[in-house]
Amino acid sequence: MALIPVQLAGRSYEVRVGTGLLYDLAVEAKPFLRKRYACIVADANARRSWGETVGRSLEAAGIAPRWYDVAPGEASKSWESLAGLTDWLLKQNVERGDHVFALGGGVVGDLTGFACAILKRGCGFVQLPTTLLAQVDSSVGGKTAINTSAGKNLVGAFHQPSLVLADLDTLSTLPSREVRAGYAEVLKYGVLGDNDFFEWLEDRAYSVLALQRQSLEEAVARSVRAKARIVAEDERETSGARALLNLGHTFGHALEAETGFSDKLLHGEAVALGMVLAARYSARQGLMGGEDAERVTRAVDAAGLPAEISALDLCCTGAALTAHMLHDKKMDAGSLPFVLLRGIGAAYLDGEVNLADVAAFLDEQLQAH
Ligand SMILES: NC(=O)c1ccc[n+]([C@@H]2O[C@H](COP(=O)([O-])OP(=O)(O)OC[C@H]3O[C@@H](n4cnc5c(N)ncnc54)[C@H](O)[C@@H]3O)[C@@H](O)[C@H]2O)c1
Ligand SMILES: O=C(O)C(=O)C[C@@H](O)[C@H](O)[C@H](O)COP(=O)(O)O
Ligand SMILES: [Zn+2]
Repeated sequence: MALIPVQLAGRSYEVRVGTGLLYDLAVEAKPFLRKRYACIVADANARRSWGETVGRSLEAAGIAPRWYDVAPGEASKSWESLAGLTDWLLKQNVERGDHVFALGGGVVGDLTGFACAILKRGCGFVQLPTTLLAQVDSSVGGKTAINTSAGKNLVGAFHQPSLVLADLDTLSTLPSREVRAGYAEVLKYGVLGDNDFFEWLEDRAYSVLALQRQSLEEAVARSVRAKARIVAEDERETSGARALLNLGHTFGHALEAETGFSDKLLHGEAVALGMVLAARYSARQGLMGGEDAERVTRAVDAAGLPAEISALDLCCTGAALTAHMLHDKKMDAGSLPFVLLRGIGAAYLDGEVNLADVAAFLDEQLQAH
């Protein structure tokens, strides 16, 4: 098992990456189980596969699980779901010193984390991520949010979990499309700041995607270490360091908005395509060689992730996509900094990008191939 600390003044916590963690939940999370019952907010699919394991562990320790099911899918990151969940948590008499458990992917983690940030002005929560994406990214770092009609993650809070248990066993029931989507955020850590990790992934994409135990554990642990380091340096995204985790997301969130936050394009798929676009735009600006952009494209394509925007059959213009970007949380005094690349492993935040030029680039990409 890998034990990875997220070091934050007064609020440090541990991310445990390994197997059998849900089986031993009552032991692993003992300090956060102080009542005879525990509230578990669960993605309905995650509960179907892993609810019994969780329930048995708690019951054996004399703790009754109280379940709240969340409908699978991005639509659950909504005001309606937030209202339903907070009402339910209040009915369970959750106190500030209690911990709520979030079992599922990024949707349940983001929703539950936000509910816990505002419940009685803040109660504790523990992340039990059951998707690859949630294990390598969303369960760590304390960004919580819901979507609004204006766009992605626009209402939320920074609220750190007290513990993250990334049980690799849970990935055995995850559909392969979701494994690939999670892999996009793994690849992101290599592209943004770690050329060695990128090369390691070029060699091992197949075994990670096949969930081969050793490669999987190494990929998850290296990803979490990368994220923990950045979050410790810039928890609230104020210095520019954390903004690098947004690589591919300015394009990706616009694509998610354009496809209606639907199954047509999962978050990880949008990020994969967004990374390709960021790499190609960087090459077009002369920031890095075209061959590096090609390597990013090949790594995305080899993982079975979308690498061509033209293949999405979007009926929109580049300007329509850049219009979505005006809601990006990185907007600063009317301009939008972009995460661009000076090479693989060398991302930086560029405040000089011209949105009209990005729109023209996107028009080229929409028509290419
Ligand atoms: N807070 C952050 O830092 C952060 C980081 C990255 C992504 N996100 C957010 O995370 C969300 C995407 O998360 P996701 O990719 O985990 O999607 P998700 O939560 O929608 O889960 C993906 C699918 O897998 C199913 N599922 C979950 N666990 C399962 C299991 N073990 N077995 C079988 N099925 C299972 C779910 O029902 C769902 O259909 C997006 O909303 C994104 O914005 C947040
Ligand atoms: O943790 C971060 O910081 C990230 O940017 C991680 C991203 O993968 C994640 O999708 C995040 O929610 C996007 O951040 P946002 O601030 O653009 O909503
Ligand atoms: Zn993301």
